Amino acid sequence: MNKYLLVINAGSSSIKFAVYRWAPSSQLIVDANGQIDGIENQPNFTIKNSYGVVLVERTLSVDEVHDHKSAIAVIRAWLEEYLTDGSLIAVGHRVVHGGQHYSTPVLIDAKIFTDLENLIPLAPLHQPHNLAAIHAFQKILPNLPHVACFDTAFHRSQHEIAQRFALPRHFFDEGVLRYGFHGLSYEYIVSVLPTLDPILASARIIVAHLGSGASLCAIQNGRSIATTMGFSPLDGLVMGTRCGSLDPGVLLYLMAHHGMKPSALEQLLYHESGLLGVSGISSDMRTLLASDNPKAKEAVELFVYRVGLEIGSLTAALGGLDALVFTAGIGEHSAIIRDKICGQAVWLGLELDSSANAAGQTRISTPNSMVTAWVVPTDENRMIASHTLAMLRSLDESQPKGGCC
Ligand SMILES: Nc1ncnc2c1ncn2[C@@H]1O[C@H](COP(=O)(O)OP(=O)(O)O)[C@@H](O)[C@H]1O
Ligand SMILES: CC(=O)OP(=O)(O)O
Ligand SMILES: [Mg+2]
Repeated sequence: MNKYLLVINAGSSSIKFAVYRWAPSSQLIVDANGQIDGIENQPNFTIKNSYGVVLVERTLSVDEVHDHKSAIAVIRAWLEEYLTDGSLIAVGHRVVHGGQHYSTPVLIDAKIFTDLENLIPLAPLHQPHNLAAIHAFQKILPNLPHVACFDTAFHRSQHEIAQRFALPRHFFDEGVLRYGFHGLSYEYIVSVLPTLDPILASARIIVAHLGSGASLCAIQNGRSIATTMGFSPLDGLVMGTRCGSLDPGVLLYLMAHHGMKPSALEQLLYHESGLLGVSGISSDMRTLLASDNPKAKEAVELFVYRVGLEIGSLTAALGGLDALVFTAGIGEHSAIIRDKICGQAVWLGLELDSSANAAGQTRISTPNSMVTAWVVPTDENRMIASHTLAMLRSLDESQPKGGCC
């Protein structure tokens, strides 16, 4: 009988999942990788096996999937049919916010679950979906270890100065600080870069994770030095529906002159801003790039402009730049956006190889470029799977011999 690990990555607009086969003598082998994306919009269910062969590809009706809960039910039904030659031994979950206390993966128990629930106000677009997935899968798989892997953990290595706001000190002590997100994605990219070029192991790198949520991370010697998201996943870049950096004076104005309460501000800043708010058309970069509407063009230009500014800011944090890496939905798939962003980084000595970029090659800078540019598909799931396996091993070491792993 095969042993499998299940990975669940519940994002703001999608639930990605993966099934990994594990044998003690071998690496984790991805068996199936799937997702339901376009939740609440136009849900689509796709699953591929390790050879890229499509196992499932279908548009889901609104009756079948209209929110994260119904999407989980569809995934569960598929798993029950699929896992006939073995069984699951653990479930690894992406959890966006680990707060101050969770800086490494943890085995989820009732106390930890409550602690993570208390962080919902800090990531209302993600944490509830992450926890709903944990709750649902713990219910159907109650005897398995469920491991939480945090987006915030990778950034805890930052210097305290990079984590501080210029607020009175007691707010920092209370947990009002820059946490940073997309850490599992950055951790994965860091693990891959030296295989592309050994120099990248110690280079000064900016990774641009550009998806529905978007952030940049300055990395040196494999460690996070600074990042554009802060206390919440609202800060930094323009995103699908999130505003990114905003002068706090705007919030004071909206409260004083529009009578906006916290719940109305949350709705505005998380759901109605970003590409959607500026274009008035869509939060999806594909739709905006295909549109001739000047507002769509302006939203795209603002997205690119702000990435350009933040590249400058993170380059200052690194004291220079050796490499720029694109990843996530937009970063991996949109040659036009990469072209525009690299155009903003010419002053740093980055010279784009346009044909390599258009062809979707891994290295997209010219041989003479002082700053190299790369496209590296992220794999948060694999990172979660390997953390989950490490947790199983540590549990096994703490058990009398003869345990399951
Ligand atoms: N070919 C493409 N061109 C431009 N944007 C794309 C393309 N493919 C995907 N995207 C963008 O990627 C986004 C999703 O990125 P992803 O990293 O999967 O998001 P998340 O994990 O945050 O849900 C979509 O909203 C879409 O805007
Ligand atoms: C933290 C975050 O923004 O995640 P996502 O990109 O999945 O929305
Ligand atoms: Mg994501």
